[in-house]
Amino acid sequence: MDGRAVAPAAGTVLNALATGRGSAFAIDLETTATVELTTDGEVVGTVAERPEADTGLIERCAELVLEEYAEDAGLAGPVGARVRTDSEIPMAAGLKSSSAAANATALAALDALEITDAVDRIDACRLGVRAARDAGVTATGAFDDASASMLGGVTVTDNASDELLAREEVDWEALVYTPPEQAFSADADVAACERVAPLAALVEELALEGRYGEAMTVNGFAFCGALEFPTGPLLEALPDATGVSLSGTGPSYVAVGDRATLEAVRERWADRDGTTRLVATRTDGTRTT
Ligand SMILES: Nc1ncnc2c1ncn2[C@@H]1O[C@H](COP(=O)(O)OP(=O)(O)O)[C@@H](O)[C@H]1O
Ligand SMILES: O=C(O)C1=C[C@@H](OP(=O)(O)O)[C@@H](O)[C@H](O)C1
Repeated sequence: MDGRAVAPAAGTVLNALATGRGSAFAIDLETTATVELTTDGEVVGTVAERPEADTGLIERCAELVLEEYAEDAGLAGPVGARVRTDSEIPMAAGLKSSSAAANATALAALDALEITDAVDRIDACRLGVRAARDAGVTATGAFDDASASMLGGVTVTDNASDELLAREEVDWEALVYTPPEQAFSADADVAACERVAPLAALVEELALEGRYGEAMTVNGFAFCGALEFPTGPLLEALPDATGVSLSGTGPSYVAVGDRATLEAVRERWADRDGTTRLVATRTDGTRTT
């Protein structure tokens, strides 16, 4: 019994590290997970082409799915799994590779159990968030990023209660700049982020009014300040981009707007070390394949 699912990456509107409330939108870069059930009771993960990658998150995620649902699916005796991810999302770059890996694994495991339709996608998403907390790869649980990747569109969430406050389908183009470094969320300076809480509260207000572009830009300046990332990429996108921000805890930046504007920004960002990609936003989220 094999299962397979694909989950998209996401960009940030509001980083949740200041107040616990966050907002993100799905973009068209993907992680695929395959889950093969076994009878040895062991869960073993691998990440394609990244033998050094930490497999704790996807293993915990598959374990939680089996603990929660294997019996309901009619499986008795020890059940194990071989989990494999294959990803085009750079890891620890602020583009939510962890949320995509957890969502794809959760849905692939449910697919292997043949019970995808019996479980709400938002519950599968919460299970991935639990796995992320257990694996220690997150500061707040990152339900904002996970919900955007699971449901598609832009979501606003309370990560303290894993509650979805708003979801809307947006149809933007997004430009993503990823410098060559990595920044693991678990290592982010949460205390520094908490100092910009008044600005994060303003970003939340703007996002809940549907003013996502302005929300992103305020978020960008606030969190570049708190996390000491350069504001140059933000300024190079302004004033023409609809919104531009540091994505997550960095080091990537994401701008949204019309294609002509983003192509001009792309030329400016191309002078920097790293990669720039023009991608579509996604409204469909995680799906089995
Ligand atoms: N394709 C993947 N397969 C398995 N685990 C992954 C994958 N991508 C990310 N992860 C997990 O997520 C961690 C990175 O999470 P994080 O620092 O939050 O970065 P990001 O912003 O990309 O989500 C990795 O150390 C690993 O545990
Ligand atoms: O670990 C977390 O709780 C979070 C990490 C950040 O994202 P990245 O994982 O992309 O850095 C942030 O934007 C998000 O709101 C919450």
